[in-house]
Amino acid sequence: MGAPLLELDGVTKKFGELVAVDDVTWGIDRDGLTALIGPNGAGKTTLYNLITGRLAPTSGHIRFDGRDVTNESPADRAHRGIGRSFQVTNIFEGLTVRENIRAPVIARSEHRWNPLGRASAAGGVAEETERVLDLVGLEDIAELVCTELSYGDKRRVEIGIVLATDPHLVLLDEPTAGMNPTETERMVDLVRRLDGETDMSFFVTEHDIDIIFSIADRILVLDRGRVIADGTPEEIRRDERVQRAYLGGGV
Ligand SMILES: Nc1ncnc2c1ncn2[C@@H]1O[C@H](COP(=O)(O)OP(=O)(O)OP(=O)(O)O)[C@@H](O)[C@H]1O
Repeated sequence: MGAPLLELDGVTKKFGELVAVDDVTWGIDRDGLTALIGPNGAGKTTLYNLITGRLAPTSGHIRFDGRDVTNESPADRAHRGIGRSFQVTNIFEGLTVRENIRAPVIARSEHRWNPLGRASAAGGVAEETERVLDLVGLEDIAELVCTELSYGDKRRVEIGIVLATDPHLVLLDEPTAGMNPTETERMVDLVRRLDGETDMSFFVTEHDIDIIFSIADRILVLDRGRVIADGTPEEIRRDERVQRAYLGGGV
């Protein structure tokens, strides 16, 4: 077990007077699923944007895989292995599911930092595309044009697109948002399976606290920009401060 995969060191983000993320020092290990929870306005989205590079911190440092990436662009961080799912917006609606997955596989195989990455080692773009389709359970609908898909399937394609970039860390922002109960169950099963079957690390926000407790190995709790707790689901359930700030004592 080396250094953590992701390390935040005194990371602060201010918007004018408002301190959205307040001196966060914290890390994510290799492998496993960490959930990020906290009341509205706690700073979750801001923290995501600081990790992916969409926002620059006011102070502090972010290291990924041992390297300081604080001043790197989102694209450079993505190439290093920080992947983020957006809510469907990355999909090319007019293309098939397979074409949507193939595009990032091609982009990765051509990237200067990864000319002989896993795609080439595995025998090429076609094989890697099929591996990702299989991993996300999209083989049966691979030939469908994305406009024909249900919302739940589009979200799964979105996750496939992220995985096709070969990330080490996957940030999932509300993976079940807007889903019906059947779609939610399938998504939770998928996330759980990906966590179990791959060596990627997952960092997930989710409003449904029951889902969080059922999938997380570890939970980070933010309140007004500060880390108020960090532990296993059991530890978080028992934490009085978390109950006061967030869970309302009813969990
Ligand atoms: N670009 C911005 N400019 C000014 N203030 C901002 C900006 N982005 C976020 N904030 C403020 O920073 C604080 C944290 O917001 P953030 O969106 O990170 O919280 P959150 O935990 O993701 O909330 P939610 O659960 O409601 O999505 C809030 O008070 C918000 O109003």
